Amino acid sequence: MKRSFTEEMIKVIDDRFKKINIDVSNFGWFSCPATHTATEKGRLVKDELKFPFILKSITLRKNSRIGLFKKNTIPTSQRGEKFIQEYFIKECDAITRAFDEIHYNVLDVHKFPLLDTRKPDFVIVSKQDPLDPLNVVAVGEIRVITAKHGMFSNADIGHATSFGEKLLQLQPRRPFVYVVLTNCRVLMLIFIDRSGNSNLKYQRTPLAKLESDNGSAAVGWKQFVTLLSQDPETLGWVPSTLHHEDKEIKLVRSIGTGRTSVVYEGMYDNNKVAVKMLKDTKFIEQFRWEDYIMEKLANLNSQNLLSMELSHLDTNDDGPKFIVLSPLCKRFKTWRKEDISPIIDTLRKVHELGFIHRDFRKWNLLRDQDENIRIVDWGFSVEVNKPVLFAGSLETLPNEVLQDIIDGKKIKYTKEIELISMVRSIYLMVFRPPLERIPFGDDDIKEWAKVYKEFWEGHSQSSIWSKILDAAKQADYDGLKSLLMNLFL
Ligand SMILES: Nc1ncnc2c1ncn2[C@@H]1O[C@H](COP(=O)(O)OP(=O)(O)OP(=O)(O)O)[C@@H](O)[C@H]1O
Repeated sequence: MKRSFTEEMIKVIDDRFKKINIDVSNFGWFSCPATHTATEKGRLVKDELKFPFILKSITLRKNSRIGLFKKNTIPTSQRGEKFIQEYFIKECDAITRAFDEIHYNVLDVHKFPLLDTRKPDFVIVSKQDPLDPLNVVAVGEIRVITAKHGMFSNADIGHATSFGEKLLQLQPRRPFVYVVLTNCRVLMLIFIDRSGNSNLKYQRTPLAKLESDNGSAAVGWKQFVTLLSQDPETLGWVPSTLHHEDKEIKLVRSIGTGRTSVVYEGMYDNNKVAVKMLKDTKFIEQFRWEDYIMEKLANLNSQNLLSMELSHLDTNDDGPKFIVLSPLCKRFKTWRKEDISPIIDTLRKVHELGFIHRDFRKWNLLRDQDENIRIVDWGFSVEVNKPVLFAGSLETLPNEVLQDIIDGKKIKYTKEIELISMVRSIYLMVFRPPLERIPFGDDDIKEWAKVYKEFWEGHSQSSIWSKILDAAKQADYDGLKSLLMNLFL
């Protein structure tokens, strides 16, 4: 195992500036036996990567603190990752302030799920850009190295890599991403390259020393500063635009993530739109179905549905698959009396057209700029009365249907079922009773159907809710409208 370190040469150019010459020909590094690491996609990160940039000379102002990661200032691993994390960000602040060549901030994001549901410890974002997944240039993770391993464990490398994989998913046009894995004493760069739609190639650099023993910069530090001195495109970032035939859609920021898609605010034809981008090609059929249904629903010319501006779902091309919807809406927060009529009328027209939404719930209702309510996400919709397996919203189904799910039977989605689901979701939104939600990834639908059946056996039993449910059971759209509107009097 090679363990030599090269000292950097710091020359004082004049009394105002220092110049750090980074000597690439004689860099020191740790190297470790290759370890096989499984990432989120179950791939191995074992191929070695030579540090990909030429270490360059960097000028810095005299007396400025440059965040050298001095050995005796780094919190020990016994103090825990939290302190190491805080220390890392402080040193990065000093680095990004000290060097004119660096146009990034290194931001601590470990407390919130910036990348969909994932929380990397830090991200590298251009100084002028707001914090948004679309603007993340590189990601990083801080992990403690245990004496047992003497190296980042396979789990650590896999964990860090998964953030890079997620970033590639959220920035669908970028070709590659770098992930920094560090414990403040050493660092590793993980490179994830996308050569096809889901074909990722992984490489990692040998561990390089980041900490400084004697006030001079270590090789890993030079690498880190060099990385931060690259322009965003060199680090794999690309401006977020999508193309379909001769049309261009600019992605502005991410606004939501669903099970199958990431949704962005976009600009298309000088209008604000929502761009719904497929997370994985395994969901393509659901997207195609939504595309098909949206085309059908366009005939209704409804103020309470979205319009499909265009769709790009060609699996022969490697690029992102997406649909562009308008208008761009805001979140739906509370029910208003004037929402009842348009919602019921829209459902009636959709039912007459021969379809059931099947996923009627708060999250699939939005409000447009004119305060119209819009029913979105038609990916789970089905033809009326067609027996199918359960999908979509479970917690608001009628008790008999929940029983069918418990018994493993197919469900014939009728308009009555949809109206009961609507009533129950209004009930949940209005009263907000404590009701457990199915944790993401829990497929034990039968068990959850039992939980919800039991819940409804004890709720919405008052005479007014019984009347409302009766109207839904009889598909009495008009009766339902007036009963629900009376709730707001
Ligand atoms: N037109 C729009 N304007 C603003 N935000 C939107 C728009 N369309 C969708 N969104 C946002 O994106 C989120 C996800 O959208 P949608 O439900 O269509 O995706 P999905 O992947 O099919 O979700 P799931 O299958 O989990 O229900 C919505 O909850 C909403 O926050």
